[in-house]
Amino acid sequence: MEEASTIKDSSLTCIDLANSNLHQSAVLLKQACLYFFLLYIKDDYDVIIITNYVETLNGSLLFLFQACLDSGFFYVINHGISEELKEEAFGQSKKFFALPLEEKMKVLRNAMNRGYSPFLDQMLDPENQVHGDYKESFFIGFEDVLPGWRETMEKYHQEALRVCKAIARILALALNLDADYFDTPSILGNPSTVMRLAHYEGMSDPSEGIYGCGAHSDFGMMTLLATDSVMGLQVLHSDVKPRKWEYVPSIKGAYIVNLGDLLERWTNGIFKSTLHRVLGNGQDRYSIPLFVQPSDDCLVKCLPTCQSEDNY
Ligand SMILES: O=C(O)CCC(=O)C(=O)O
Ligand SMILES: [Fe+2]
Repeated sequence: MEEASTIKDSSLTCIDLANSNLHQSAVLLKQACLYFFLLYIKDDYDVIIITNYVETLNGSLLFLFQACLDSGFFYVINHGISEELKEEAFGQSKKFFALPLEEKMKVLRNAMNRGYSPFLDQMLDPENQVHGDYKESFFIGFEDVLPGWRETMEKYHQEALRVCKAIARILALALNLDADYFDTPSILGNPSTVMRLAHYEGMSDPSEGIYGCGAHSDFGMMTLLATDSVMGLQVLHSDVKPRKWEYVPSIKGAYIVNLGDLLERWTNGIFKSTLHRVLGNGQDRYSIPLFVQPSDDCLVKCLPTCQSEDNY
C-alpha cells in the first residue's frame, strides 16, 4: 500500500548558489544526498546521530521526519537564471504543445532521439502502468520549431548548464574532492546533455495504472528541473513502512535538482538516486528537465573518496 500526502512547505534542502561559502553549501548538500546517513537512522535508531542531524539543520524537529525523506532531491536558489528567460522557455513550450497534432508529428523524434514524443509514447514503469505516460514531450535539438525558438532554447540551455556546473562544484566539495574535480574535459568540460520540454494532461490513477510519468530514477549525473506551479512530482519515501510517495512542490524562483543513477554508482552508493513519478491532477502541467551527463569519454569508476574498507 502506498499513500501520497501533500506537503505545503517542502521538506527538501535548499542550496543557495549565491552563498560564497561553498563549504557551507557542501555540508547542506551532503545532508540531502548521503545514503549512509539514512541507513544509520533507519537501522540503528541512533539517537546521537539523529540529534546531530537535527542540530546541523537548524535544530528543528521537523527535520527529524525529513531526515528519512532526504533522497538526492534538493532545491537551488539564487541560481542566476532570470524568471523572464525561464518564462520565455515555458512560453515557447506551451505554444508548441498547443499546435495541432499533425504539425507536431512533422517533428517526430528522430533516430538521434531529438524531437516530438506524443502522449503514451514513453512507458517508464511497465510493471505498474497500463498505458504509456500521459505526457507529450519534445527533446530539444536546436532547430527553429517556432519563431524565436532556437534563440530561447539555446540561451536557456546554456544558463541551465552553468547552474549544473555550479552545483557540481558543491557536490565535489561534499565528496571531499577539489571543487573543480568535475570540471575536467572528460567530465563536465564536455558534457552530454538532454533537455526536454514536457506537457502533462489528465488525471492519474495509480490504482488503475495511469500515470503522468511512471516511477523511475534518472539515469544520468544530475537533473535540473523547472516546473510550473501545478503539483504533480512525487518522490518515493522508501525508508518507512508502508513506503510512501511524497509531493515535491515547486517553489517560486527555485529549481529542483535530483541526482541520477550514474552519480549513485560513481559515489559507490553514497549519494542517492531516488524513484520519482508524476501524477496528473486534471490540470495541464509543464516542466523542463535538463539531464546532465559527463562527457561520453568519461570512465566512471568509484570516486577516490568514496571507497573505504566498509564500502568497496
Ligand atoms: O516533470 C517532472 O516534474 C518530472 C519529470 C521527470 O522526472 C523526468 O522527466 O525524468
Ligand atoms: Fe525523472
